[in-house]
Amino acid sequence: MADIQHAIKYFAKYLKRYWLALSFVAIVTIASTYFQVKAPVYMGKAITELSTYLSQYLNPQTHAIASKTPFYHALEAMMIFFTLTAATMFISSFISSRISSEASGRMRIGLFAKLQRMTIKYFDTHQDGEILSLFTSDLDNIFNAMNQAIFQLLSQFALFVGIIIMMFQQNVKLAWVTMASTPVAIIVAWFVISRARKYIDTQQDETGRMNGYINEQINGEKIIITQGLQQESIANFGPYNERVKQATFKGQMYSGMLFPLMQGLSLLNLAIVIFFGSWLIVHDGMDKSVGLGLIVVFVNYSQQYYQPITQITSIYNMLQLAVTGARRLSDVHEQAEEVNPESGQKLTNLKSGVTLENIHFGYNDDKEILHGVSIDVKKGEMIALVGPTGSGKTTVMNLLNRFYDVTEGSVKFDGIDVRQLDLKSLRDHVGIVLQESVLFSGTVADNIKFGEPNATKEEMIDAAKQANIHDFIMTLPEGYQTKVDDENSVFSTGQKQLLSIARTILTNPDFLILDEATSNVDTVTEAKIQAAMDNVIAGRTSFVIAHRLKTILGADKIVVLKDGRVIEKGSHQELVAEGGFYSELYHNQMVFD
Ligand SMILES: Nc1ncnc2c1ncn2[C@@H]1O[C@H](COP(=O)(O)OP(=O)(O)OP(=O)(O)O)[C@@H](O)[C@H]1O
Repeated sequence: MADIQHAIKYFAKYLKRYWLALSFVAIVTIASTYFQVKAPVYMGKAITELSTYLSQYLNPQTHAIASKTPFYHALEAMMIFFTLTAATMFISSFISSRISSEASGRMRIGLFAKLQRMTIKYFDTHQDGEILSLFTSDLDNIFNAMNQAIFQLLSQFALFVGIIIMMFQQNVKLAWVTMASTPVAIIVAWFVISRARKYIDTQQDETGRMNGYINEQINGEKIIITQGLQQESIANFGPYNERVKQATFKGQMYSGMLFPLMQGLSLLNLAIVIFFGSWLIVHDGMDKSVGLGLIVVFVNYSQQYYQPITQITSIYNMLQLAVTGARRLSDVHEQAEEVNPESGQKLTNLKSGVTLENIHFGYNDDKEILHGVSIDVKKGEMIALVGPTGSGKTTVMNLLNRFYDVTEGSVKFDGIDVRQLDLKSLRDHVGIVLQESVLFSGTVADNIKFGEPNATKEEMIDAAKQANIHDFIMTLPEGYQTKVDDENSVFSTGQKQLLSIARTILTNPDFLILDEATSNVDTVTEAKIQAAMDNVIAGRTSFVIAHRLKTILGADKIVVLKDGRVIEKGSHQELVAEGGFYSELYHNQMVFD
């Protein structure tokens, strides 16, 4: 029920601007239904007139007055009504397709824009595939429902009511006969559809599990190959595939049963209607011509009568998928957004520095990660943050750029709390080089100029040179115009980071955060990264998360973090002389290096 409320609110939000067009569709649909249910009346009339004409024509006494004109009139009216039915159906289907593609386009933009306003927490707690499926399966389901199901629901319901009214207008007894089998039809349709739905749900679940397995195996392909586990991987895939196959077969079997079953019931109904109609002519003293016409009318109605029942039950599934999709999308729209203070202070240039004052923070309420961390970064200084894995280094970085808000304490730029700073001006002055560098689809040049699209070619090349990646780019067949994306990259991990450093250099940030990624690269690239980092750091206030201690020997201050607490602070020499945790860490690393 809550799902339906969410879905209604969501649809109302996006469809209300089309109320005029939607009202027009409703009116045209009702008109179309009227033409559709009225046409058989003229068909019956044509038969009655034809029958009257034939009996007059074949009777010598009335032969002279026999006229085909009334028959032709009825035929004309029937053709007009059929044509009007087709024309109005086309108009309403055209307009509703237009509305649904416009509305789903707006929904797509709304969702994309919402994601851009979302907090990092949302992306940290949701998988890429899950987010992507909002755009693919959920929006597709909503579009299908708007395009077909909602229009169908309206037109089929109107048709159902229209046929019943017309049948009672034409002949009450035959109307009751035609409708007598309705409960059987509804029960049969409902039974078949609910069985089909059950297996279609199972099929979706099983497909989800199978995809999860495929995803995991593809991600772990290198390990599978190195361990020679390909056969085991195939063998384990078998049961997943088998379950999908079984559920697909059963789902398709039941949904495939619906139409033949309803067709059978409709034919049975037809036979009953014809039988009872002829009984009325013989036993109820009905005029033969009128009776024949009436039988034709009811043959038509009884054929049409089952159509809404079949259609409405079969689109139920489509509607349910759309309701679930709308609920999932409205959940996304209800998620918290990044809080940008109204008339927040603008950061112009960093004047004194950045401070972290007694920071407490946890990603969840039940677990605190940082317990009172204080760090002072003076303008122009390079501060290095070191510590064992899981000690909270990345977490500190997340707070510096206001990806998350602290629970207690404050992060200040020039003495101003980041929560009072205009977010854009904060981010404009902070440059980040992440451990994992991302390439966007486009050329190498597009990637370097990503944060500064108006930079000149010279500025771009200068940034690439400072980042030690220019020479490599020049070896590519199309140089800076080489096409890349994250999947199809000509760059190694280390080179990607160099490119990312070039991108940051070009934005010329006041304050730099570097999450060092030297752990997985060869020594030549490591040296290049080191030189590039030295270039980007020069003359800037910077904060480096270091994994390799030899990269931070020249830091103005090294802060050692352990279990979310600062345990040591000082220059390299001071810390080594202290003989504490850092000193031990340093000597251990030197042994391995
Ligand atoms: N998005 C998150 N949600 C919940 N907990 C998180 C999240 N990110 C990190 N943590 C937890 O916070 C703690 C500190 O993690 P953090 O990534 O800051 O450590 P780190 O010092 O950067 O580690 P590493 O050197 O391995 O990168 C860890 O216990 C981790 O499990």
